[in-house]
Amino acid sequence: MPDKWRIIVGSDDAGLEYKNVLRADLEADDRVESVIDIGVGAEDTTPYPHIAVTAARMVAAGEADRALLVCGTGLGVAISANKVPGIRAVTAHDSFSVERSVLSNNAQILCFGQRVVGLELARRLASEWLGYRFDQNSSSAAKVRTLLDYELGHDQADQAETLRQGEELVRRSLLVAERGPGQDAQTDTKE
Ligand SMILES: O=C[C@H](O)[C@H](O)COP(=O)(O)O
Repeated sequence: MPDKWRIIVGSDDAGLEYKNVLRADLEADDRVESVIDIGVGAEDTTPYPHIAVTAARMVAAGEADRALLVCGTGLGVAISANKVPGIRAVTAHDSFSVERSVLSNNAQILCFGQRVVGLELARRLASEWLGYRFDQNSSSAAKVRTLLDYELGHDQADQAETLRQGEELVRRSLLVAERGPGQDAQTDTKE
């Protein structure tokens, strides 16, 4: 767990103003080690998925601890960032959701909508966000691990085993139907 945060900021043109203000706030914050601005800059109309996926890949690769992304609604950047394996990105415009995004969900990426939330509230939420750290010993940790299991496809192995057991039951029931009750279907495999 880092003492100080390494943070990426990014936005599309619809979030540029907030991104620049938030970047300056983060750079001035003692809890922040470094801020990387991945754009957009002025006159840049790069679509939000490129910015969000770039940021998410950098976080997933360990090049930063967190990312703060801004678009018009905060939705597009979150949807995009969540395409990157291992990333949990949320849109949150209230204090409790920002807190729980870290303490419940261990989300590494927070997204704001410049057309949705006031600038001063966004600044306050970003500051609060820096104060939260996920507790791996909390009751929420197992739920986040379950989320990761789904992402890794572990549930597919469970489904395969369930299907195998179901097929075995059907096979036995067919043998019982064929031979009549009282016959041990297991003996069929030994014959
Ligand atoms: O989620 C998308 C963002 O709000 C983006 O900034 C604006 O996208 P749009 O131009 O497709 O509405």
